[in-house]
Amino acid sequence: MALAVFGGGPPPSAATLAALAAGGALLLLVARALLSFVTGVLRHRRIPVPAPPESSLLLGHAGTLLVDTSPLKMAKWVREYGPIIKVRIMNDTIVMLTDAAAITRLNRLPGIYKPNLYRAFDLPSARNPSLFSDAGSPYQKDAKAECGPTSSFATRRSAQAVRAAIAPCFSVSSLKRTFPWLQRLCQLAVAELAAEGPRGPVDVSDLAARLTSDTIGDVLLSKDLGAMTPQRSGAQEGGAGDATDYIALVRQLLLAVHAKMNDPFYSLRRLTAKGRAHEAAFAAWDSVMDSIARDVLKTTPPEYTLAGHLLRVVDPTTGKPLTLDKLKGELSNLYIAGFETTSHAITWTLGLLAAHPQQQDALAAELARVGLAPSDVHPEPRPFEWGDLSRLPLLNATIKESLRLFAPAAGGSLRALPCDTEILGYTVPKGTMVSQPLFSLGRATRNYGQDVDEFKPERWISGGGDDGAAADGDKPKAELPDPLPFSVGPRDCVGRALAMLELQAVLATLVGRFSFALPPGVEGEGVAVLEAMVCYHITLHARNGMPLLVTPREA
Ligand code: HEM
Repeated sequence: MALAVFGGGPPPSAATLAALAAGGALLLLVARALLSFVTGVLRHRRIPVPAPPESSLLLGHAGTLLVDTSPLKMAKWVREYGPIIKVRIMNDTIVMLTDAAAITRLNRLPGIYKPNLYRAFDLPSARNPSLFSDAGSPYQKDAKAECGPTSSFATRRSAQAVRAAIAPCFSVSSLKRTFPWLQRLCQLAVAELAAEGPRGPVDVSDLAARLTSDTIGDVLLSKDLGAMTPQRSGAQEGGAGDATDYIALVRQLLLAVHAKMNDPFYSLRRLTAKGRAHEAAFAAWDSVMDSIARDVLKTTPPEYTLAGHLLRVVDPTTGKPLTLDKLKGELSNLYIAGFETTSHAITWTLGLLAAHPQQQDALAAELARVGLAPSDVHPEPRPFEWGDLSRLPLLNATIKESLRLFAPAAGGSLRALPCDTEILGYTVPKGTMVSQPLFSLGRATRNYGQDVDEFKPERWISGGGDDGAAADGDKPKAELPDPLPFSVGPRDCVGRALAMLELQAVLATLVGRFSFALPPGVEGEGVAVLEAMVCYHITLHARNGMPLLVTPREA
């Protein structure tokens, strides 16, 4: 054979043959990459949806989208090009949808599924997808009927089993069980801020992260992770570890997940120092979760906790309890999803109130009326009670407005289409990824009017009756679409009720006791001050924390 190829000369050495084989394989790889790039670009061109200009032929829109301020850029595109646009990252097209009604319809479509990109969240050792990354949809059978039989509908029912199992943890009765713990954490936060005294700015993002981490510690494991009381941390009690370390590790991890999900050269970058740091973040978190999962299997947390519910799940694909790897993946996602976004929501809201003293005064007045802020009648504010949840319309409007302006899950949901689908008058082909960037949705003038970039909680409070004009906005309240910070549909945020409870309790307690102000030297005013801090790595956070001046309120 070798003679036939090389003519009459001596047979080639093994090294030459190996080099030829390697060269051939490389050529094949390059040809495949080129082919998938060309088909990707052609597919992109055929999708009949408006597109902003690409920054390069090779990368498409990647150059613009992969920077950590991308939500701001995306919001501008949405204003310019409308509620449905397409972008390209090399050979992948993503359709961006920011119309709340269209998103609501789409996320409930039979067979709509989560694309593979979510697997970037999975731990290296947790080989099975978790609730967060599993493509499964409860409507898969219907989708087969609608789109015709297709092999792409792997029936992944374990996500549904996990979701159904943990959902009761967010019911009213379960939240009432957690509530005294949350009240205690709020009081610890008050004591901590009061003890700070007039020593200059306090980073409220750090406080918010520790408080929400200790809340999910209770809901997940019934453990005090000790971030609000480091001297009694779980690590010292032989418990789940030190939550302040977890918070730092999760920050590194989300940077890595962001890169894995968005950077087309992630695999190559593993060879660089930055890439190695990302891989190290995955490995470090994996090892933390491994010991927590083993601890859960050994000690069996109470039935009412998320971990307790997970232990009782029977995986429908195996008929057995979740494996250690799967348990690890679920615990990891529930911990991260359970504290990260909520802590950013608290932080952005305090920042917005600091940048808007008038709105902060109005909120403090509402809190004072019910005894949650000092007044002549109640010089010493009382703790936040369960009954307050329905008593504070301005607080609820403030939270809604903050989640609209600074959606913590700024990139929103990603879904893939099971069939060719009509969206806002365009036929988008089967398999296309549809992203729902929630930051852009909240900032679209089409949705919220010309004052969209202003912080106006009162826009959510009608002038008279529910269909009346928004108190001070340029669009009637009845026309304002829901900002969807928790997404929508069967794979929306399962922990929404817990997040809302934390936001209400923490913000009412802190704003009732303290006034918050921007520190001297901060330039600009209003929402723009906070936009300058935007940093997006999977979640939207303030780049260098949120240092605010904190002063105790007086009657
Ligand atoms: C302000 C706080 C929060 C925000 C803005 C938020 C937002 C979201 C969004 C937008 C999604 C959908 C993601 C997607 O479709 O790709 C989601 C999913 C999820 N969230 Fe939250 N979340 C918050 C708090 C929480 C809390 C407290 C938990 C409690 C554990 C939680 C657990 C989850 C889980 C497990 C999922 C995946 C659900 C599934 O795939 O079926 N989240 N969240």
